[in-house]
Amino acid sequence: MKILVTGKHGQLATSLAEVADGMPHVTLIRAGRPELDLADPSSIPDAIAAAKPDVVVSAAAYTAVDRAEDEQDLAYRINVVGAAGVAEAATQLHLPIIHVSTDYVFSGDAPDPYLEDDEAEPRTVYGYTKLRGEHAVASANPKHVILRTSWVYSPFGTNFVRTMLRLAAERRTVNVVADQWGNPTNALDLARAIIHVATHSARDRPTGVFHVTGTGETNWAGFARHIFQASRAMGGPAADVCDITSADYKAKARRPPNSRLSCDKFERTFGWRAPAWQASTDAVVRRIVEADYRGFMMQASE
Ligand SMILES: NC(=O)C1=CN([C@@H]2O[C@H](COP(=O)(O)OP(=O)(O)OC[C@H]3O[C@@H](n4cnc5c(N)ncnc54)[C@H](OP(=O)(O)O)[C@@H]3O)[C@@H](O)[C@H]2O)C=CC1
Ligand SMILES: Cc1cn([C@H]2C[C@H](O)[C@@H](COP(=O)(O)OP(=O)(O)O[C@H]3O[C@@H](C)C(=O)[C@@H](O)[C@H]3O)O2)c(=O)[nH]c1=O
Ligand SMILES: [Mg+2]
Repeated sequence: MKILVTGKHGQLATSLAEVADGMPHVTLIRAGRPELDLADPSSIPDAIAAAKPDVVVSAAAYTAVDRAEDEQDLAYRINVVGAAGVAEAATQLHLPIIHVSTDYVFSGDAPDPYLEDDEAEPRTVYGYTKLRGEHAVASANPKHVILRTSWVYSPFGTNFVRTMLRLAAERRTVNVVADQWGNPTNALDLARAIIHVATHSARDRPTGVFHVTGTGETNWAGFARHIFQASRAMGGPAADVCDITSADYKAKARRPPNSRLSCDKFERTFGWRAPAWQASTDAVVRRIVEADYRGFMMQASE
């Protein structure tokens, strides 16, 4: 099975490459800039056709949530027009598409974990463009699986876990919002879920929208505390967490207070569930500490 993923160095593209590397029956091809540029849809069809994949995973996106508020046109071109271009190119080649979307399509004002059919009401440019991207992908390609995920972290790229460890190496206390709740998701777990879907028998592969995240919930402050607890136990950097509110943090884009996604439909349909978020966080913290904070580990053992 040959899987093409859009994007080269993103968290998810990198995680897919690592997971596929350990699977003899799966070959992963990363297609990204300059050959495939979502901001230049004319580049998309040839880049996909040249790889001759069996399935297309649409992972590349404009993901800078605050910056998107000032770069609406670019976010729209990448997350809507670009995503549509990938889905259309796949359709032309009779290929199914697995498209990745976000919890930020919801307002976060509902009290319970969101179900796939709950009304999406994005409050940010990023969330709005991702929702329009979902619609564009679904109408361009009947063989679509749209996977909404959330709070993605990994040993790679820019993410909350790496940011927290960097801050802890510089200071004693970190202020973190405690009024946004969600499901942290290890990109390596998400990569395993995507390959599970991709390798599902093509004849009866379900279509539609599904939620797939790490198992269990927390808020960002609780997530930070867990990261530091794990890191401290490994001799890595740790800080005290001071709970703050979203209003104190003063971000440009308003995040959903409730980002929690129910993954029951995905589990029922595909028979797959992610590990508990705490165990996955520990595994990722260990990799980051061993790769980037060896000095800390040595100081701790002196
Ligand atoms: N990060 C998160 O917390 C969450 C992410 N998601 C969704 O998951 C998917 C993967 O996210 P993640 O891996 O974390 O994102 P990253 O920000 O780590 O990576 C973004 C990827 O998109 C690629 N990209 C951006 N612009 C273009 C462009 N014009 N043409 C081609 N490729 C482009 C980047 O390319 P390059 O390799 O060249 O840098 C990179 O590979 C996205 O669709 C995102 O919306 C959903 C929920 C949470
Ligand atoms: C760095 C930092 C962040 N925060 C807050 C800001 C924010 O509310 C929360 C998480 O910070 P981030 O910058 O990771 O947030 P953000 O970029 O909004 O993360 C989102 O990215 C997109 C792509 C998604 O699709 C979402 O699922 C979600 O993961 O923590 C603090 O309170 N203190 C800090 O020191
Ligand atoms: Mg392989």
